[in-house]
Amino acid sequence: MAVFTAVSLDDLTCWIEQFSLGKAIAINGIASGIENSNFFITTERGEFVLTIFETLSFEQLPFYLQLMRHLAERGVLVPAPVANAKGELVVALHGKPAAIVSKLDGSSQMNPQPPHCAAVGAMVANMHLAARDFPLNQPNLRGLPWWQQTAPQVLPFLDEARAALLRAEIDFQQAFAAGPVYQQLARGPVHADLFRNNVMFDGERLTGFFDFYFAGCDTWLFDLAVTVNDWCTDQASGVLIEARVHALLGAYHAVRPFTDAERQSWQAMLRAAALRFWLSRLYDLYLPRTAEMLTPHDPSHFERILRERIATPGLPAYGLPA
Ligand SMILES: Nc1ncnc2c1ncn2[C@@H]1O[C@H](COP(=O)(O)OP(=O)(O)O)[C@@H](O)[C@H]1O
Ligand SMILES: N[C@@H](CCOP(=O)(O)O)C(=O)O
Repeated sequence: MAVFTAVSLDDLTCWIEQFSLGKAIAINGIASGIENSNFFITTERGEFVLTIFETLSFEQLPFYLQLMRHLAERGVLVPAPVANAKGELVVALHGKPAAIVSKLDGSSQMNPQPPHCAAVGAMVANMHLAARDFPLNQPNLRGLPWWQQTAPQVLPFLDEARAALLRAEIDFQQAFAAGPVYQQLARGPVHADLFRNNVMFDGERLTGFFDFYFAGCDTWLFDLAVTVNDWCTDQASGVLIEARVHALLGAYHAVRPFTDAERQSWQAMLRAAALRFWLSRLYDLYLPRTAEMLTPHDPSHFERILRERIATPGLPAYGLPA
């Protein structure tokens, strides 16, 4: 993660007294990630992750932290939030909201094979089902309204070919979201950013999903499309890797079968998921925030994926299981 807000061991020493975690021993900024300021912290009680939220407000944060708690209580492998002595999960640090969660074991699998994809597909299905009775409601803040609001801000930076693609895809997605099939899609709390770097593995054993700070209520299919676009894509060409897609979707389907509306929507949703990250990467590149240790993500990767998903309509091999 980039570090936008610096925290010293001295800062941490006072602040951490409100948690039952013992004395602070060490704090190290985490360089990967782009949204929040993250630190590995060591206390007398073990290792944890401290996040300072750079854009999310105190009002928005209970959704994410309570969702993680809700999922953890139902057996989904996610970090457990740590409450302070008053039972609060979100506490101010340097004037910004901050939270501590447990540190997951394992490491990211950046070259996943079908067994990793299958483990992810099954855990996503379990997560969707486990979140059905989650009582809080917050929209996906990177959904269609955000795309409509953000596209005009990045359009001036794009050449004509890219600008035309962006305009056309926003129009396509508006029509898709307004159509009758879209309205039939199952919805609920979704992770919405389940990239390889947000999942931990120990060998082929999945040890957890983390980074829920783009979560929100949206279609389950959108969550899967985001996941497939990252886990199952050849990084050089943007083409989907059939064996990975089948493993991921097959494992999801075995836990929670797909509906006809979802089969009909799959290609449009892969496009929606590609658009969402093309747009956010364009925004972060052209309208960056000040940060230490920030490495912007390459927008052209998702432009390539979007063009590829548009050009490869409904290949049965890439579709959802029957
Ligand atoms: N609960 C956790 N357990 C273990 N490592 C974590 C945890 N949360 C974050 N990390 C580490 O911190 C890095 C950045 O976190 P991430 O949430 O992706 O940042 P950002 O919110 O900026 O995208 C991850 O790649 C991972 O290595
Ligand atoms: N996954 C997104 C950006 C969010 O970064 P993350 O480190 O929180 O996953 C992207 O790749 O653009």
